[in-house]
Amino acid sequence: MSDFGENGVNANVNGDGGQADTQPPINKELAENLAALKEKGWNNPIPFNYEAVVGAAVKPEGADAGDEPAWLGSAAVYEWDDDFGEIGPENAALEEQLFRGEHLMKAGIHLKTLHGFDVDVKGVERPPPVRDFEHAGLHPALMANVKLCGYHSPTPIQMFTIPAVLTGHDVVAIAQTGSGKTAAYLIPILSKLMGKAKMLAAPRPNPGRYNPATDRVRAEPLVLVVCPTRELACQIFDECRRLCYRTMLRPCVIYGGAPARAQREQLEMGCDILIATPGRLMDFMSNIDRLSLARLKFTVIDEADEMLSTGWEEAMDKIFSGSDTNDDADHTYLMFSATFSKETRKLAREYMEDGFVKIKVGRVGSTHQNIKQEIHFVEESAKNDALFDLIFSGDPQRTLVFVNSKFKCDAVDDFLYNKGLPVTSIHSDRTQREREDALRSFRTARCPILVATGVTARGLDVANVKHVINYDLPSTQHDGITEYVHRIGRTARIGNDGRATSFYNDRNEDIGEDLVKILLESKQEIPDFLEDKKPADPENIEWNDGTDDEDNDFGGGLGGAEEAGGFEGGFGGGFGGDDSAGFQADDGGFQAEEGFAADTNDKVASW
Ligand SMILES: Nc1ncnc2c1ncn2[C@@H]1O[C@H](COP(=O)(O)OP(=O)(O)OP(=O)(O)O)[C@@H](O)[C@H]1O
Repeated sequence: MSDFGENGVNANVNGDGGQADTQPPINKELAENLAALKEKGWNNPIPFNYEAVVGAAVKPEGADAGDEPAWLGSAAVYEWDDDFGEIGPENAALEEQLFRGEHLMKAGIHLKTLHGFDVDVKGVERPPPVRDFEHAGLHPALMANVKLCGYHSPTPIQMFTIPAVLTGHDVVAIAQTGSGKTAAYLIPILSKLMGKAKMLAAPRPNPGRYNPATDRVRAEPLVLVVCPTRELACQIFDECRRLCYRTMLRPCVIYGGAPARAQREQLEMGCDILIATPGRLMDFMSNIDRLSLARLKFTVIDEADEMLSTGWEEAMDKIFSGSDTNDDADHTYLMFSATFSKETRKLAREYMEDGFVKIKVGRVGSTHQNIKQEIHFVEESAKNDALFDLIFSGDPQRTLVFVNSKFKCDAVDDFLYNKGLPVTSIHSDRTQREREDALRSFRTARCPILVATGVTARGLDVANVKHVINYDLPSTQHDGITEYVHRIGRTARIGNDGRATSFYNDRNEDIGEDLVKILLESKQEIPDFLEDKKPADPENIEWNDGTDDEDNDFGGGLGGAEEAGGFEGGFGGGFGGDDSAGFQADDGGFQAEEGFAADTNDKVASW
């Protein structure tokens, strides 16, 4: 899979902040490893092509092949020209980059299993779900882009979020990792803005004939999306580039570590959708001549539980009420995550309008059954060998290895590299260039093994990650089972299969009980050494973290929602859940809409 040098060793020129550009010294053991790895298929080279990578910029004409790769955030967006009318003409090169290629995620055969969870919707008003994109009332340009993305039907979180946003509600949405939450908020937001963009957007010179010497404008976005990590910001930007294709909506991304100047120049060309990490956003917000939030119609907080946790308070306050932020009632707020502790759910409520809608797919913090989870007992001193054996014993596949420290990250990367494996690594002490290169190498399978600290756990969406290995399990001091759920959620995304193997030893006692509960809930095997961690009644797990008892969290804000209650049962049964029955939604499941009509809340019925 990796790009091997002449003597069979991965040249590893990119994506490797910790290692030099040299090959490991060949000794007998390494030579044998390399031969064995080659035999297994690890040595099928995949050409490394930056242009083929989502996130790469279309290089200017005349640029050398050896030119520095662009920052993920400088990726090409559709260049609108005011002469275009409603929908712009196709751009074959951009379309190829945005919508085609091996590196793009494809929905897996278990997509229907996403429908196996109970969906719980609470709110004074609860718009009925959409059963397909065609009948969701989406703008034609957006609909065309959804098709180009290959999204044939909405996932449950999309079914419920799309109508809630289209009908103007604030939303708190919680659904499993890899279940399409990004599109769940982008699709309705962008659809609502398309067609109105000309009227709502700040005046700006014709973007198609932009002259930087004379035409710079202040950025006045209509949408702000904030998320905790740089890589996630770039990924949301990519999804936005796809969904804004052939429209005048112009997405931009700002994030730390990459040059602010290039980001400022992008904003000066006009910005309708701004995706940002909090630190860089604060920097830009401090200059109101450069960035104004007065036109904002939507603010989205992605990975909201992380953003509401300690350390981000100042940023969150500024985002919600600082600067010149539009504080009129026409500003909608949305929060999304796969996990949401009781404390952060309470905090979330303080930021939302009274009539907000809360959508929950499955238990908060639950995970999929199509991640095959295994726990191996491995002492600290035996972890390196166990890791190599585990990787070596399987087929060549994209593998993500999580460790708990930057030091360990470098060390494990070096260890695997010196064993002849095509590996790279990422952690927060690396420069942003190194982080982006590592991710590109992983995405393109130039380096199909990535060693990472938790910095990568949230949100990362890479196609074909088949195996997540917790070389270290997260400790309870560092988000414990919440981080575990995010980490293993890097595999088995959007209906694909995946495997998660964790090394456990006496040092991990603290997470043992939570781990067993998750294994039980997702019907995985419990190893003997964890038997004593089993809850008293495995059929009736008490989570003790508020995830199974949250009716009170949203208290007054949700008005009479609890009485209505039609959803929890309604959709759980309706969507079936196993492969054969899942999409009986058509005949059985959507009768739950009748459940809505029967709701005591009249307004719901009228939607
Ligand atoms: N309706 C759909 N059909 C097929 N694929 C989809 C659909 N919606 C989204 N996807 C794809 O599913 C993948 C996962 O989506 P996304 O990253 O938004 O998940 P998520 O729920 O935000 O996960 P996480 O909690 O880990 O951040 C993406 O590659 C996205 O392009």
